[in-house]
Amino acid sequence: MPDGRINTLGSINLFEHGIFRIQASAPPTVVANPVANTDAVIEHLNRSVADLLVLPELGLTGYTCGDLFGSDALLRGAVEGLLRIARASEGARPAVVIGLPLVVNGSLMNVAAVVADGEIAGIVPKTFLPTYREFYEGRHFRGSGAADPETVTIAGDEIPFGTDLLFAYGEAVLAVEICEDFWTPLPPSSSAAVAGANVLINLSASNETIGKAEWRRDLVRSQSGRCIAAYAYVSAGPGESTSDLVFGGHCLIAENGTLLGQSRRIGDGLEPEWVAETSVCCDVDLQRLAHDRRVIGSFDDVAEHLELDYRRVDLFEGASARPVSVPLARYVDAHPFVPSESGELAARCGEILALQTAGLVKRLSCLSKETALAIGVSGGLDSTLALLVAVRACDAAGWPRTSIHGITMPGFGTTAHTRTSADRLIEATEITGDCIDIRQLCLDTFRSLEHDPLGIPLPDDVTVETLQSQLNDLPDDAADLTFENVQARIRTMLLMNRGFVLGTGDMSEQALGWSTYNADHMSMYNVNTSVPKTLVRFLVRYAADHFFDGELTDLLHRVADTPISPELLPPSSDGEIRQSTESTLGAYELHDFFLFHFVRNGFTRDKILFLASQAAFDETYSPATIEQTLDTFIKRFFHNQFKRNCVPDGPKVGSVSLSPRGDWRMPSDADPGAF
Ligand SMILES: Nc1ncnc2c1ncn2[C@@H]1O[C@H](COP(=O)(O)OP(=O)(O)OC[C@H]2O[C@@H]([n+]3cccc(C(=O)O)c3)[C@H](O)[C@@H]2O)[C@@H](O)[C@H]1O
Ligand SMILES: Nc1ncnc2c1ncn2[C@@H]1O[C@H](COP(=O)(O)OP(=O)(O)OP(=O)(O)O)[C@@H](O)[C@H]1O
Ligand SMILES: NC(=O)CC[C@H](N)C(=O)O
Repeated sequence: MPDGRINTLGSINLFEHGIFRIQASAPPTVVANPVANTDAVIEHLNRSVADLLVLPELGLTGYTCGDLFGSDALLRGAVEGLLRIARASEGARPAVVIGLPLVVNGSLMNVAAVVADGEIAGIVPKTFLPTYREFYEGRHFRGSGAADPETVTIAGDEIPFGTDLLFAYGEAVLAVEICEDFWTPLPPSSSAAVAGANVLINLSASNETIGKAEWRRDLVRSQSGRCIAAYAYVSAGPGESTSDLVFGGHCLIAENGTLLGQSRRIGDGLEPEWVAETSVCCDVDLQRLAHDRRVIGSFDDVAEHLELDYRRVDLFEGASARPVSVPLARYVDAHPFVPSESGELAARCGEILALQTAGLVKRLSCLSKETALAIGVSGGLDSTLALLVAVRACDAAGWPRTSIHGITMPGFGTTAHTRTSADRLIEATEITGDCIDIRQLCLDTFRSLEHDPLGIPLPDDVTVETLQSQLNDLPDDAADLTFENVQARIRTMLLMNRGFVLGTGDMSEQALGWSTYNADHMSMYNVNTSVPKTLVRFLVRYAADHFFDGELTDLLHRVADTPISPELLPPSSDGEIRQSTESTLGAYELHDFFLFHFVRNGFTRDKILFLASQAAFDETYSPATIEQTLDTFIKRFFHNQFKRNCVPDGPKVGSVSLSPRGDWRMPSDADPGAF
């Protein structure tokens, strides 16, 4: 959990939001003492607030009992321990999965027992026994095989038995495998996932050696991603025998390729005397998994290539009605597009800039070297980013930077601040610069259209200067769409007649339709097309620090600090930006949050509001503001698909993209009412 934030909840039924809480724990082990190990499990069970408690492989006896596994006393003790845990689980919150040795049809097997609400719900045997190097399980155990019974009898009860068991618990479908199973090329959890399991469980006893923790972490992450599932892994702890090996108690929980949490472990600097037990508890989001499984069609296609003959066992009838009143054990990132960790942010910015640049370099290869690359340089963030990408692309493609024609086009709303930035940017990047004051063209257009801009009549004696001074005296809330659109369209007309136009509009603007149709909405290639607004200033800062130096670096930092505004309405009388985009639309940090969860995860309005209530935004927003801004997002997102349906080519840089040719095909006339 980055920066240690845990958001507190009132009494909320997390199940309703698809949240399923998993605790993976390695309690202290007493080798060959099932009574002590059972006591430790029951103690964990009693204080767990999770829906699922996962404990280590052979945890009731210890993994390292060696030839003591031949002893009746040990084996009976393990079964008695299991029955005691089943009794203790009656009325308790979590389902428990614990490992033990069990005699099945006269052979000893290494199994996991699933226990819930007073019952042993099922027993899953280990499929692949490691018998190499430090492992010699083949000496004591038999692996699961075709002749296994469908049930085993424990204390007179017939318990479902087999590797074909799935355990249904609310929206969660659990499947269990045991340690070595997932270190093989074909882990049983893969086919269980295709058969419907979304919570994959691994009971393990995995000793620590140099580099193994990283390998283990990679496997857990990648198996969760490959299976579009949650993966909960727990390894035996340092209480295991150290005759030959040391066990670190590594517990990990991953979801769809992302590690949600991991425990400390011996070997990461944790001293043995500090280790009573290791544990990690995370909330996984089953709705997010369900969305990805629906979207990624190849997931279901695999089913055609497998024999999926699984049996389902129901745990906790009526589990979906179990509310909890505890902190959410899951970090909700307020800025899903902007990593909070500085190294990760830098890596992401570097990667995105490389993709944008490579996209444009390829496009340049189709053009004559005499082509002018026209870009409207406003001094704002988006056009600066596009300009920097163009400069990098020309440098990479061997085009002179003078091929880039950076044109400033001051209008009625342009402030001195952005204008100065624009002029200095053009100079410092050594591109071809030009400045066209668009105000006379706009005035002529208003007259041709017989349009009074912001209600100001235009008799023949009105000049650009007199109009500008009247505009400057307008109240702050003055609005006129035609006045804004005319300026944007004239700028685009001037650019289009100049050469190959580089687009500047970003993905968040496209989501909200915050552009003038067939004006800044259009270009020949848009390098910013899938860059979210909240990331733009970080990309500019990264480029400033890594690719440029001297005055340009300082200047780029100045641009990165500029407020976001289209500058189409006149500045206030003191020359400051009057029209802040965010005061009209709502904060971009909220819109980018909504965009991520709406498009990437397909979440409902309620789920997005719930997640927003858990996120630590930079600004403080009331619940009413968040709700209103979400309504604005949804309404604008639907109403502006017609603009997205004809956007220029441009590179996809992340999993969220709105290209109508690739990622997001939606009717332009869909109704937002149900969303
Ligand atoms: N447009 C954008 N601009 C900047 N950042 C963007 C972004 N879209 C997502 N991001 C960010 O990127 C990060 C990772 O996004 P997230 O949605 O969690 O991505 P995730 O599901 O973790 O996948 C990471 C990458 O691997 C790819 N993948 C994953 C799994 C399976 C397959 C497959 O082909 O089978 C491919 C996936 O397409 C994506 O490009 C997040 O922080 C997200 O906010
Ligand atoms: N004064 C200007 N001079 C030149 N081009 C401009 C000017 N104002 C706007 N543009 C062009 O129109 C695009 C869209 O402008 P707008 O101000 O609506 O949006 P923006 O997304 O805030 O862009 P930016 O961050 O580049 O200002 C800009 O990126 C730029 O290419
Ligand atoms: N208990 C096991 O199955 C251990 C084998 C596994 N490959 C490991 O080293 O962690």
